[in-house]
Amino acid sequence: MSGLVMPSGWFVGCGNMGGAMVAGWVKAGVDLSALTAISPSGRDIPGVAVSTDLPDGEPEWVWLGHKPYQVEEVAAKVAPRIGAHTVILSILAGVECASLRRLFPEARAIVRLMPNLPVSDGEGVTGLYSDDADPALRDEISAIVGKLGFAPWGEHEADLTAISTVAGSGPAYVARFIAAMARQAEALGLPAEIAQRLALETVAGTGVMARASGEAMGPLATRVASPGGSTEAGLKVLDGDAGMDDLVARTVEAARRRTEEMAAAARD
Ligand SMILES: NC(=O)C1=CN([C@@H]2O[C@H](COP(=O)(O)OP(=O)(O)OC[C@H]3O[C@@H](n4cnc5c(N)ncnc54)[C@H](O)[C@@H]3O)[C@@H](O)[C@H]2O)C=CC1
Ligand SMILES: O=C(O)[C@@H]1CCC=N1
Repeated sequence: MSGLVMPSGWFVGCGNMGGAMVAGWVKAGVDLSALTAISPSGRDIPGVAVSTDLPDGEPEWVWLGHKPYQVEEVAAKVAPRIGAHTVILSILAGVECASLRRLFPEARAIVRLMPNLPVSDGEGVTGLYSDDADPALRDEISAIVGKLGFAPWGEHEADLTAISTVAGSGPAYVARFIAAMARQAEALGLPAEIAQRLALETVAGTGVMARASGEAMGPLATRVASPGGSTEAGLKVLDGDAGMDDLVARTVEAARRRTEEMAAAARD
């Protein structure tokens, strides 16, 4: 055990993302004995008690991990059960503090989190933001969420959109990049299994190396690309018109627009 104890409460909607957070806490040795996952299916979630209904008693922390469009329906059930000591911690993409405050007027504080899936292995990124959490509560949340990886507090709520569209969505983008690399390795004649493994290990190894050294990405790429060599020829394509920067900019902008639409839907 890490000695860290999760405050008593509920994780309402504990699917892909909530389940990944629970898995990360279990691996980190956080005591989850006071947490209950509320799941309509009642399906087992390793490491945490599961209930199909809200348990008795007033929760200290309520995590919202269902889909953003379900927030009104969930709030109608949850809000009457919380008290002035209850903290709402929402991972719902786009749904703003003001919308959550409207739905949970009694809550002690409203905290937004934007995690990503590698939290399941303590290797995640979780953006944090609150208008009204006091310093002691922020420290408590940082300690618990910090067990899942890098967990910076945003200064402005808009920072969460940046974190969501880059880091929250990021594992999906990186998965596409790895798959594309693997397809090309296969096209050049390698067996599929080897092609997939080498693409994955290349991305994972580059991340591990860069994190350990702290080296910036420009110099790192330069160390790979011998002048006049094959990598340089490849980088000219990635760095050219409609190359990597343009593709990533259009990808992130599409995610940002959709986040804004989800925010607007929850404001109504
Ligand atoms: N999947 C990801 O990588 C990320 C997801 N998020 C956010 O996490 C939230 C959940 O996304 P996922 O886990 O991917 O979806 P999911 O569909 O895997 O999980 C949602 C869970 O909510 C449960 N649920 C549905 N209706 C419910 C209700 N009325 N009461 C209680 N539980 C209910 C479902 O049974 C399911 O287990 C979303 O709001 C999303 O914006 C945020 C960052 C990353
Ligand atoms: O796709 C979504 O809406 C959420 C936000 C970041 C990752 N998944």
